Amino acid sequence: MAAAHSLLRLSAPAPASAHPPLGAALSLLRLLPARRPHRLVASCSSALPDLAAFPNPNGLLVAEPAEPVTSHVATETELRENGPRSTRRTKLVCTVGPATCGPAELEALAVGGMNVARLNMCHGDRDWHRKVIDAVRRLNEDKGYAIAVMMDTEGSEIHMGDLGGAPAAKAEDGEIWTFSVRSFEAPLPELTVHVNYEGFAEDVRVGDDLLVDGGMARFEVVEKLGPDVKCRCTDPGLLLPRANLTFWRDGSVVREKNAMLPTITSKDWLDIDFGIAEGVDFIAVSFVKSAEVINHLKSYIAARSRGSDIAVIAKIESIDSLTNLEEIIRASDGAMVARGDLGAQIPLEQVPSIQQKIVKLCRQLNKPVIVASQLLESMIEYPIPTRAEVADVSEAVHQRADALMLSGESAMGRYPDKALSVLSSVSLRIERWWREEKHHEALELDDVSSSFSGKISEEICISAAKMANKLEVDAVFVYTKGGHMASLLSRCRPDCPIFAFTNSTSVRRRLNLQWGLIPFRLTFSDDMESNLNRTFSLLKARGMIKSGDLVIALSDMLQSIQVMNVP
Ligand SMILES: Nc1ncnc2c1ncn2[C@@H]1O[C@H](COP(=O)(O)OP(=O)(O)OP(=O)(O)O)[C@@H](O)[C@H]1O
Ligand SMILES: CC(=O)C(=O)O
Ligand SMILES: [K+]
Ligand SMILES: [Mg+2]
Repeated sequence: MAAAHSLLRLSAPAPASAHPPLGAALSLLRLLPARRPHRLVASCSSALPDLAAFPNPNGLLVAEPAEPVTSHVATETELRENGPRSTRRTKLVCTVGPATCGPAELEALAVGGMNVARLNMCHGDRDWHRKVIDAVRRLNEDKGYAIAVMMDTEGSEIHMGDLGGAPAAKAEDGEIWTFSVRSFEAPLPELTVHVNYEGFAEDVRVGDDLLVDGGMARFEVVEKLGPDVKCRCTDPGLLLPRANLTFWRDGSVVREKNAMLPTITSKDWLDIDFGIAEGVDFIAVSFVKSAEVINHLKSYIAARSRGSDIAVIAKIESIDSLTNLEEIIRASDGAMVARGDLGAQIPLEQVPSIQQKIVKLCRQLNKPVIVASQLLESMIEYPIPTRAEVADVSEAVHQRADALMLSGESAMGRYPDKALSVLSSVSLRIERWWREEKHHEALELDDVSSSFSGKISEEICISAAKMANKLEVDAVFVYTKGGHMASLLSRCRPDCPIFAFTNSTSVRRRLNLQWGLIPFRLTFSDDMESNLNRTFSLLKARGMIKSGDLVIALSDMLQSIQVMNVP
């Protein structure tokens, strides 16, 4: 029986030593790739603004050369794979687009702390996406990063066509535009847009409001003529290619036959095959409406890609998903609060409370959650964010979301690196504030596990997190084969870094999305003593821990907790 193996061992701990900021800074600097010193200085000071208070006589932070690792080749390979780390707990997802798809731009995002690169299959062809995936993999292999790749499906909500190649069209107040399900040869007739959804002309009624991109432009339906719907512009604005369309009646979005649109289209299935073949780490499913589609995709992936383990993330952005929220999240490996489309399907003022509810529910159910869209929207054009944007980012960090996501800011904005550095520095600042105020008392967490041994793991993690906070330990070490124990620990949001060791490269990359985890791939044995000694010397060699540090170690093989000082 599993309980027989449970073990609580407390070796007499020395008082926990506080991290001197400079020591922490130098430790972090040692982790960065040694080959690009000038770049590192800049990125480090932006990622850790508080460290800038400790300049050398030249006014710059200087990284000490990495300590040589005295171990055999396999360990060195593992070390290279493990890459540079920061102690930021909140993870960062960047959408890659034309502004960031080049190797140098991608590397700048990696240096800036990107944990996951997101590819939006609404844009670009497969060749383009393949090149980006290759470039990310090269960064991981050559430079020691552990960036995961997330593919985001297109889905099939109603949207406009591509404007016959025009970059945008301006709709003026009072103009009568034709929204038509007919296809046109380019150039389109004047004041005409194509709509992708066949049932559109049947579903709308005269008097409905038609919103482009959630209200960037607004029309009123004035007449229906077969496949054509005539609309008067009531809020002038810019129409962008493939802009999303919603129609509203009596204050709510209308879901008629379009509620039957497939969540995963035939094009999405081809993209998913492509994602499986390319070995992406996450597939984010757009406009999820029910748990069934998630289960269906998960069994498809399991049948297609034996061995490799792609996580399925449910994007919560459809009004239909809100009625099945818990079921959807339970079926998924994580969720995204996709506020862009969500805000076009429900009144905007409802988005913040729904965000909070989803973040909390995900934590209850032990699923990672990403808060996405418009976090720093103004930085698409400007080098600094608005104060309101900073407050929004702070709120998401405060809610203890696992990850924050950049969209247009990194895909096509003018300041992708600056936007990423704002996410990073705001996260660090809010997390520190939280620590100083000792806000880390645990949320009352309900059981997630149904099995007895699962419950034991859960209790071990809750106890370990409590001890970590009370004893102010320097780090928690968790040895976990499938990653589950690491995620249970992350769920408790303990007040210290969590070093997670797993045998599997794909588990390691997946853990990258979860709050506070610093995942390593390491071939470990059932002998905890030897695992501990190996990982201690590994991390000491990289300056991530030092002799005397107080740490807690957990293992899902022994289901044990140990408290000790690093020798
Ligand atoms: N691969 C790409 N190629 C060209 N442009 C891109 C690409 N990816 C993103 N973009 C641009 O960045 C903008 C924002 O990107 P993002 O992918 O986050 O869009 P979104 O509309 O928020 O997401 P979704 O389509 O999933 O709702 C897009 O509207 C598009 O203009
Ligand atoms: C990210 C996304 O799909 C949205 O916010 O709509
Ligand atoms: K998408
Ligand atoms: Mg969306």
